[in-house]
Amino acid sequence: MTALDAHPHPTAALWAAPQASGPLDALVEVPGSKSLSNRYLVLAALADGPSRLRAVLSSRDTRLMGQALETLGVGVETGTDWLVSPAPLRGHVTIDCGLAGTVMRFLPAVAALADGPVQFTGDPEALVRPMGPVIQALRALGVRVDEDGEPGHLPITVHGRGAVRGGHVDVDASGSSQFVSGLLLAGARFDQGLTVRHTGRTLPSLPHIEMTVDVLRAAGVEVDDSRPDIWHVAPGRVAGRDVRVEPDLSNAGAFLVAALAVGGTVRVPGWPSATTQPGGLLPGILERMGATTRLDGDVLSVTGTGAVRGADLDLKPAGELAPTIAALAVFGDSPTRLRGIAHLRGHETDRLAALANEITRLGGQAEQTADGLVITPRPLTGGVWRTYADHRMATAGALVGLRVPGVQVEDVATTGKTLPDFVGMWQRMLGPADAGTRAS
Ligand SMILES: O=C(O)C1=C[C@@H](OP(=O)(O)O)[C@@H](O)[C@H](O)C1
Ligand SMILES: C=C(OP(=O)(O)O)C(=O)O
Repeated sequence: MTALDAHPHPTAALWAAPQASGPLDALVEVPGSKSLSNRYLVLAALADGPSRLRAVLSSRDTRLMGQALETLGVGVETGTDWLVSPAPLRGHVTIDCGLAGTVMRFLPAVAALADGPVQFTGDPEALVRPMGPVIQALRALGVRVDEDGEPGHLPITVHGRGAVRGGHVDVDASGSSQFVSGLLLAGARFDQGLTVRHTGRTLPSLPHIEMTVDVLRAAGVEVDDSRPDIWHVAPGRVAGRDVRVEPDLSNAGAFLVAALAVGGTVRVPGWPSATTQPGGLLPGILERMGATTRLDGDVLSVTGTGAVRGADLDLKPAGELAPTIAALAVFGDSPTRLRGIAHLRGHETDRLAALANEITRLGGQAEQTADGLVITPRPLTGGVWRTYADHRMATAGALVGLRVPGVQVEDVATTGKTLPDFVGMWQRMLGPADAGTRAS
């Protein structure tokens, strides 16, 4: 793998978001989950034998994770399957996190096991994402961490010493569930294991912590999550695995929502019957907003009429769905309130501000609240939809463009963070009838 593989290809180019010419009828195959891919990669690197990871997402975030692990000395062979060969973790290296929360929050605890300093850096937008709780937790565990820039943010240097004692640590994870997940993933390799207690007032994205617990257990690690806000990982071996990654249900969201926005049916194969992905909540959310959904075997179908119902939704467990749901809400028959997502201000961009800005600029009405957004449907007009280096802002713009003529999405290439073929998939979903409307 070369550094270029994970490098973004940003462009100020505008993409003319295609309008749908009629009801949809599409089968959309969605690549692997970012969150599962990057968890499996981390655990494979910490395992006591090689792993074969099938259907890994190949996108900027997963390539950055693969490269980071390679930089630490782990063997990572990408291809149809990704093969990971653990090795002693080496320090005196620098890791580029790009804009990937999973890389910047999952790897510092791993780096503490390396044999020297590991510097973490990232995109300019990454340097404002919160890192304080990761830094404080590692320090509380006896690991030296230097803040090389603004306190509480990248760049940081973790001084690995080959081993971490472990024990108990308190973390305020109200800003991101990834603070907890990152500690738990490495915890089995600490001498005493690790107990993490969340001390904040609210905890977003609990399904993502459950995902962490799930993948740890599947790798043979003993985890006790029987008490609220406390997780204990016993010290022990992490098993190498042969595992298949589920499709990314959050990425599927934009396509499923399209059926509701313009009418028709979108089907996604490979939908798991049970999952820890927050995208598993999509069928219920979309039904509340007017869809009918059904699961035939592993094919999820979402059917809409083009009529969208406004809804009051607590998205705390599934904040990464918010941009997609906000884009749908602009077409509602009544206002939509999205709650429980104050932490979105620390995502790829301040998503509450970004969504409110862009909806408002196209003539819509969207107000930020303390912990979310209220979107009041109004007729929209075309214009530039800015994306702020945020892949989900780009897909939200594409959704708005399905019904609003003249929407131009800035830097659609930012979708490469988790879905490099987004534009091709979107055009295939719309079918050949819409191909002519799509000059860029
Ligand atoms: O652990 C993970 O894989 C993720 C956790 C969530 O982060 P937050 O808790 O910061 O929202 C989610 O939004 C992100 O896309 C992926
Ligand atoms: C918040 C997200 O990403 P990250 O993993 O970078 O936090 C996201 O993909 O919506």
